[in-house]
Amino acid sequence: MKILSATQLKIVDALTIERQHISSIDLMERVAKICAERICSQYTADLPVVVFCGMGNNGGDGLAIARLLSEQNRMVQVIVVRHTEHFSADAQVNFDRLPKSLQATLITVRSENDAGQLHIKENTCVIDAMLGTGINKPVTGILETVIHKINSAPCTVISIDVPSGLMIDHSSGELPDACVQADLVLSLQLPKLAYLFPENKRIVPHFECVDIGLDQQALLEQPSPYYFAERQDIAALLVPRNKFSHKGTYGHALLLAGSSGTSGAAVIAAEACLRSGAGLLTVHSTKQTVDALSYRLPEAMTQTDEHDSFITFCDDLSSYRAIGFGPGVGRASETQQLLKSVIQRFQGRLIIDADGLNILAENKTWLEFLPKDTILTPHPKEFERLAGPSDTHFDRLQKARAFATRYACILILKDTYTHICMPDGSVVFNSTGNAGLAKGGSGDCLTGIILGLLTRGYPPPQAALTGTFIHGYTADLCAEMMSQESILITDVIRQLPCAFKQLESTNKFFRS
Ligand SMILES: NC(=O)C1=CN([C@@H]2O[C@H](COP(=O)(O)OP(=O)(O)OC[C@H]3O[C@@H](n4cnc5c(N)ncnc54)[C@H](O)[C@@H]3O)[C@@H](O)[C@H]2O)[C@@H](O)CC1
Ligand SMILES: [K+]
Repeated sequence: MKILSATQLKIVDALTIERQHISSIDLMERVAKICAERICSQYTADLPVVVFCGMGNNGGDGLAIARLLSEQNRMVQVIVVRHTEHFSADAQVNFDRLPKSLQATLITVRSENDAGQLHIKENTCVIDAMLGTGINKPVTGILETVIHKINSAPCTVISIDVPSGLMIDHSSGELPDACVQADLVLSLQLPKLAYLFPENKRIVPHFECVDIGLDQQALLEQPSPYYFAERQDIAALLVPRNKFSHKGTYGHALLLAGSSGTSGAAVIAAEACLRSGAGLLTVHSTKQTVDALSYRLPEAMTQTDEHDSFITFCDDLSSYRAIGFGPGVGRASETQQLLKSVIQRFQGRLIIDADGLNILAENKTWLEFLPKDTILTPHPKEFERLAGPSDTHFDRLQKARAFATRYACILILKDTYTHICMPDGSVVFNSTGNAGLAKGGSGDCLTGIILGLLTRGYPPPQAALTGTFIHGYTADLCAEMMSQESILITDVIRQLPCAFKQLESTNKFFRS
């Protein structure tokens, strides 16, 4: 799905109203109904709910949610924070629709004094509907005081659409002074760009997109470089194996990996590759790695390098559909020359990771000669070595986009929401994965999966998207069964067949 700006969301909102022949107040009612259902499903009826409402349409959502929750016999208290003189038209309608019981207990915050006297009880669910996408400046005054009250109260907070106080279209790299720290954000229809940056994890630890039925055509019409990959997007990219096929159909991969003491990186990448569809795999490595592989992974073919400690030379590349270079290779000058020769000679699909990226960082002129659509998979530190430091995560994202465009490569910048930057300037944020992956070997596994998909015949953009998604998805499956603390990357590889199977089950081409 796309990620749109606040201005674009307003346009889509208006087009939805026009094309679905509904009034704005009916759209607000739809939003409120969906949010109220989600809140009811999350919390039992004995938990008191306090709804903080602003004066704009976000506040209008809150007022309608309060009414719907009280119709479900929930204990509801409404607090209106009068940060402007008048309600928006739809918020006014929903204010007037409040049942008498809610009007009787309504609290209005008009002054700092009112805000200071607020008391939020323990074990309450706070619904934050003060400011949404309409925020136009940093929050001050009574809103700021109320926000600090909410943040210091021992309660659970659900923000409607946006944590009040957060600007959604970019990130300054610092938390705003006054911003609600939500436990959960119910983001209307689409995620917001700011939710994907690490500096905002305290205010948006979790978000869920709630489908409010905005006009699909209007969403398509809005241009955006930013996308968020979800399960159905990736499942649709999967291609079944052909009944009339043989191992040659699915290509031959070459993995250039391993050096003295890092055989494991090669073994991990090799196994992940073979579990991701490649017909054949040859691993070119040191004798120690080749010995480990023949014991651990008999399905892989091997070539032993002349040198005992690192890889130096690989003869004929013509029979390979895809090459993976990097896991555990080290940075010996002969290994550097091997990468140079691969870049110069190889016409197929190429993925470069780990020390391969560090070698590129030391030889930046080689970047100009990367085969088109080469996939690079840096973590933030490796990216910094390649492209220099960035002040904020937003700056880093823009740098990564420019890098992918300049070198016509696909840059997978690994992070919580890994950014997959395409040569055309677009970025897909990955939605899977967990902190159990923050361990050595994780990147080798990703490289192996993507190498397998490239070899199998997926075009590089699809291999990058699918590989990144399934890597995180498999770790999420593992995290359902075991603690994130204990997950080993070999556990993830072992679950790859189940992960592929689950994704295939939602693709119609696998069901016949
Ligand atoms: N786009 C959509 O799909 C839909 C959006 N709806 C809701 O509408 C919201 C957007 O509504 P609005 O555009 O009315 O905007 P908001 O409700 O976010 O707030 C706008 C009001 O706050 C004031 N304001 C802005 N920044 C302020 C600040 N820092 N301090 C004090 N006051 C400030 C503005 O002057 C204006 O009066 C969304 O977040 C969502 O909750 C839904 O009701 C309907 C569907
Ligand atoms: K809000």
